[in-house]
Amino acid sequence: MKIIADENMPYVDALFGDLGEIEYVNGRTLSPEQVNDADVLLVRSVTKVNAGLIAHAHKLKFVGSATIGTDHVDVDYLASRNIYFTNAPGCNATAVGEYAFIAMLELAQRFGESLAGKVVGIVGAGNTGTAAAKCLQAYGLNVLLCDPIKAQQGDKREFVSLDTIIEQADIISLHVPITKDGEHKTWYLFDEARLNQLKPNTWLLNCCRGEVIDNRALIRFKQQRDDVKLVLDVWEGEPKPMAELVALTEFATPHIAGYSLEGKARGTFILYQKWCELVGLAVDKSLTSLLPAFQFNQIVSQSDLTESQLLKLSRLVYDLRDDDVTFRGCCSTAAGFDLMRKNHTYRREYSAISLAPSVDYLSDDVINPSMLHALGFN
Ligand SMILES: NC(=O)c1ccc[n+]([C@@H]2O[C@H](COP(=O)([O-])OP(=O)(O)OC[C@H]3O[C@@H](n4cnc5c(N)ncnc54)[C@H](O)[C@@H]3O)[C@@H](O)[C@H]2O)c1
Ligand SMILES: O=C(O)[C@H](O)[C@H](O)COP(=O)(O)O
Repeated sequence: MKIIADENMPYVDALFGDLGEIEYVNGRTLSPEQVNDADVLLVRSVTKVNAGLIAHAHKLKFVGSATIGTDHVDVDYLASRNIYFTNAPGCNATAVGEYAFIAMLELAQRFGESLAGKVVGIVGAGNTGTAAAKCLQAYGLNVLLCDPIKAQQGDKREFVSLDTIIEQADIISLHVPITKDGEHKTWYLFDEARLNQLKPNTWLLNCCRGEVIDNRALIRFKQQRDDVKLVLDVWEGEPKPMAELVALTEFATPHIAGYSLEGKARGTFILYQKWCELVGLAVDKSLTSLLPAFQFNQIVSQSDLTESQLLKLSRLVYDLRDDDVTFRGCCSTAAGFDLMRKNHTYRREYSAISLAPSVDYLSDDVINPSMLHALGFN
């Protein structure tokens, strides 16, 4: 069996190695000739899987994308060819949630403000939005959720409108898929008019898809509104973001909000599970056995942790400042953008660190170990 896999997908050897012959490819430049004799195709978000790529791949029976988003895949075409398709829902949700939370801590520190006490609006309350909300609520923040689709589906959480978020939230974090049609389409959800409604000093974070914000309008807006602070992980026109926009952000990264080691491993593991299910094989490998121990695997937490200490602790798993600096040095070319993603040193999630048993659980200080557990520390 021939397995074609994106070279930037870890653990393919460990999980698929005994199932067939694996050929690693550059996902962005993958050509039809390279997939013609494939039985299994494992991709990430940079590969457009459509008739143009796989029309002549007559043996192809499985396409797996180790991502949450599916906008790069023509799922109708795959269905018409009877090719099984799966993505990896939720695989990197914790990574995105922690990225957003840590970015907010970084912004607070940079501007001498306190994150505690701010109201945060989450737009899109699915896997990544919920993961961000979990961190924010663990820290005691007031979180507003906007997700009209979930509300219509009967989700019991309390939802507000996007207008309410814009009026009331100090921070807005975007977590929607990119959709071009329908009542709730997200393409340019934040267009010029909506950007102009942002209240003074809003922090706006986008770690879903670049085109959820009209990037040209965002440049014009930000040039007039320096009070608004931006954290952007995703860009219109990736892998070539608009240089002017990068310069106007507080933190900028090349679509790596989901790049924790755990998130990447989960992505490949979900594809492995789905393949086993499809062909009736037993799942004989485990996710935890793939992950190495973390260098700071156990910490003793002080009960009087301040917000700036919480940020320092968070930087053990992810120092956003490093990625921001590296990105500004390489984002002027598409090759630089992709190379940074390829060489990204996987960060860890809070769960990689466990709290030593000596912590004082009875402390009633504002930030305490039970808050750290709720954030995701073990
Ligand atoms: N930057 C990254 O590395 C990264 C990582 C993972 C996912 N993503 C992107 O983030 C998106 C969201 O991921 P997820 O796992 O949370 O997906 P999800 O499907 O679990 O949740 C998305 C939520 O958005 C809601 N939604 C759709 N349209 C909306 C609208 N107009 N207003 C408000 N809510 C709306 C949906 O109802 C759903 O609950 C993915 O589709 C992907 O494009 C980016
Ligand atoms: O949709 C997703 O899951 C993310 O956008 C994904 O993490 C992007 O990373 P890539 O697949 O391009 O490596």
